[in-house]
Amino acid sequence: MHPIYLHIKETLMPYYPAEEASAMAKWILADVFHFSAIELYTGKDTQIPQKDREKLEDILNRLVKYEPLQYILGECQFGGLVFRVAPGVLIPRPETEELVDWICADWTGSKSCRVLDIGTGSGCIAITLGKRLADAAVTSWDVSELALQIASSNARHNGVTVAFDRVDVLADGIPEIHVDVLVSNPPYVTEKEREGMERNVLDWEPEQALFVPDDDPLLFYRKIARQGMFILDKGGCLYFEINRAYGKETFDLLVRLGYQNVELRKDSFGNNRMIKAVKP
Ligand SMILES: C[S@@+](CC[C@H](N)C(=O)[O-])C[C@H]1O[C@@H](n2cnc3c(N)ncnc32)[C@H](O)[C@@H]1O
Repeated sequence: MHPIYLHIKETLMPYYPAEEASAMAKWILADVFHFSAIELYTGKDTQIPQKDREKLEDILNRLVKYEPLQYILGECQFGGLVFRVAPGVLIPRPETEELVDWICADWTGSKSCRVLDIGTGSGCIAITLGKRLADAAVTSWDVSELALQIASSNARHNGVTVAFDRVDVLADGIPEIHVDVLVSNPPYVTEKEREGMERNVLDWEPEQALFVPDDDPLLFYRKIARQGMFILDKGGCLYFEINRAYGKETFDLLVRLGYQNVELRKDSFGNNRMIKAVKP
């Protein structure tokens, strides 16, 4: 292996599991310094210019403080698109791509599709749906002004039109809107789940995007699903990413509120991760 790969991996090993340190080393060399696979694996002792060395040391200094690599690089991939991310906005997760795939499988080919994404963050769900569903009219809400700014810039960079609005979904009097698809990946981590979380999430990602009180883990689901009964047209669908520990509770909630054909799905890691329900 290339000596710089080994240097990165060794620097990160005291802070991250070996597999993650190795993945980050490859990611940095490929994305930042444009190493080809051959350069990486043959270990040809090519020097990198001094300014690149300084850049690499800066990246490593930030990584050992557990800053996520996506924040350091300022971007990440989601659904085949590139999204700008920064502290204050959640880094899109691969599980969420699976939720988007589900929606696309259901709605591709439908004549027109009005979509509302609640808690848009980087805009990853809304923008990917806007890109993949021809003629979709997409609206996105978030309570965070910073998230909305970043999501708007992501929509522009990806050439997708999305109507963004600052809305607190927990407050009374949300704007009137009617859609076919209501999607949300709301905050769902309980306070008691903090203990098992990595420092790069806890120290860097926005609390407002992550946490709900221990005594009300379904706070956002209840509120959004209730509003969904007014927002969704007959036959419209509600899609949620969920906390894997509350699959049954979320399922029961949606049935109780009067939704039909409620379907819980696992993600590719085998965890209950998403749910769909139809407005009767
Ligand atoms: C788990 S993040 C999801 C972000 C993005 N949709 C994704 O999947 O990566 C939850 C988002 O909900 C937003 N949020 C939190 N409380 C909210 C509220 N009361 N009203 C609207 N959005 C809220 C946060 O700012 C955050 O962007």
